[in-house]
Amino acid sequence: MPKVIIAPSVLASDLGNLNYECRRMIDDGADWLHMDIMDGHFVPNIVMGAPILQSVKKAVPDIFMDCHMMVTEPERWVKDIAEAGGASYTFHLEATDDPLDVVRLIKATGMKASVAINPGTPASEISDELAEAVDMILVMTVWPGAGGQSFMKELMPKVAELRARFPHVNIEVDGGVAPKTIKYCADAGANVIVAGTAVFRAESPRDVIAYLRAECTAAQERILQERQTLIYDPNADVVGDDEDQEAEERRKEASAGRRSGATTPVGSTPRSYLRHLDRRRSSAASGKSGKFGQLTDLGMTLKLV
Ligand SMILES: O=C(CO)[C@H](O)[C@H](O)COP(=O)(O)O
Repeated sequence: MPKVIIAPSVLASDLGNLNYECRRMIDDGADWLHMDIMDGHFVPNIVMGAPILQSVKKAVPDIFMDCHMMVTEPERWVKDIAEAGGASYTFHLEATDDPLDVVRLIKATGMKASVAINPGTPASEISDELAEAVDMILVMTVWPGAGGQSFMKELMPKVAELRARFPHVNIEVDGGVAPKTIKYCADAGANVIVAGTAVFRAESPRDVIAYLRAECTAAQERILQERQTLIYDPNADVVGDDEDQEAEERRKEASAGRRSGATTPVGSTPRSYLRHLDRRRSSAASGKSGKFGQLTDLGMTLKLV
């Protein structure tokens, strides 16, 4: 599974001392700094642009700036952000009709390319072709535009679904992620963790960063130990384990909790996502439901190895 990366979101920092705040986070163990760029159109707020990033890069040369572009014209800012020292450029799928073209523009500058989806956008909107073209997929766990919002646990099935489909792509979560909510993200398979308020406002950011990393690392070890690494195999049959108590509970939770953009049950892990597919396949085969047909129509088969 991809490496665990902790990226404090500077939105919660003391923006008047941004250089110092970024240095402080790197010294406390952060891998990346998550830079929120808002244009006042895609989201109702305006927060920083390329000149500020350039100033940070000059003062903190070893920084990896993970630039989250909450903007309506993502292609417009690619060159400026690259010249300012941006290392990764995340655009919103909702902001473009041609995501592959935006990826091409980003990659031409040498930056890593990443695509974000809002809470209302299903994971199925990320095509295989797009996922193969990007370095990372960002699943927003709040509506973008402001820090300090409540984590939307009901969106974890999207993370599990994407992790099941793309075992080797970085999957980032952003919004309300904190020591209290990290387990949901880690169990679903997220490996790039953005946290603003929980880290910058902590008494010990170092401890919080270490905790978030430890939780993700432990979840990844669990997933590997339980042979939950998911391999996409176009020739394989779907293989699922017997139903167990956990799966039953997840199904009950799911029937009570399907919400905006969630396409699979609440509480999903990559493993339970595959079980979910398997159940849908069995139902379809027995004539109880035609839903799985949509997946077979796409030629999708998945197996646990
Ligand atoms: O993209 C964002 C908001 O649009 C922020 O990065 C996000 O909300 C992080 O802040 P917090 O951890 O305080 O919720």
